[in-house]
Amino acid sequence: MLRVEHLRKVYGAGTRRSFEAVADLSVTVAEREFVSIVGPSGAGKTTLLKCIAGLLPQTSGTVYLDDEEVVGPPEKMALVFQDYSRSLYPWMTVEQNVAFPLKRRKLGKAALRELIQDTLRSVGLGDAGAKYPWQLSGGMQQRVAIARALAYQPEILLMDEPFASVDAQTRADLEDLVLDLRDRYGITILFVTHDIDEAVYLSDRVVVLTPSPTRVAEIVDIPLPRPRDQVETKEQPDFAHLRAYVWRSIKRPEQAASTLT
Ligand SMILES: Nc1ncnc2c1ncn2[C@@H]1O[C@H](COP(=O)(O)OP(=O)(O)OP(=O)(O)O)[C@@H](O)[C@H]1O
Repeated sequence: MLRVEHLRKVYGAGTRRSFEAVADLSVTVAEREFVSIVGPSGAGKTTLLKCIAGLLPQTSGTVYLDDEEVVGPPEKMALVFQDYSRSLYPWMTVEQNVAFPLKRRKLGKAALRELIQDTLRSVGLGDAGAKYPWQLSGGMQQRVAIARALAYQPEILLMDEPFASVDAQTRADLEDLVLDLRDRYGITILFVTHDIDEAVYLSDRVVVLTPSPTRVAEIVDIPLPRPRDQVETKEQPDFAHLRAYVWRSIKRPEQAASTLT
């Protein structure tokens, strides 16, 4: 379980140019839960995710992963960012990219090969291991980034706008891929997105953030049945209702509360 308690982040704290990005934010994510974070542009979503990932020191507050305080990038956590072109190493093949974070794991050669092959197959790239990232489409490169995170066998996956740079069809395919992988590997996912439809479609709960300095405006339960389907789920009146509710909660938080029945 992930617990964020009273997290506050001030950039340049103690200087004249200090800027409070995260005010006082607490949230928990249960094991195997899919939680999305949405909020106005510039609210502080990426800042929050980086603090949770142990990549950026918070000013105050604490992050716990399975009751252990996060003070640097935890072993049990993997990350996928929006910019796959910068997160993959162009001089390495797909296989080498996926293998890179596993170096410290000290797996035998055969076990490593098998893990890489299995993971690439699970994202539909079983034949692409010898290719270089620049020989692949954007959607395929993002699949490699997902495979690399999965091969690491994380308990929790943090994803920051992972599908923002791909076309709509590829995005839908990748959303379904992530849902499928979550079920198969039993991973907990914390997912930052600008896209309200995406947040509602994927999540068990959606955390709506206020404008900067951010805090939690509201947490919305998404009780839509699973497995979800891009057409059937989005056709349901409950889906439309929830997406409108989350939209209002971001734009006009004071009006949202009166519309959820
Ligand atoms: N290194 C930094 N130094 C100072 N201020 C920063 C720094 N990084 C981000 N900020 C500021 O903190 C605020 C939150 O930024 P952040 O990128 O976390 O927001 P976001 O919600 O992820 O944005 P977006 O919706 O545009 O992706 C913004 O006002 C931003 O300008």
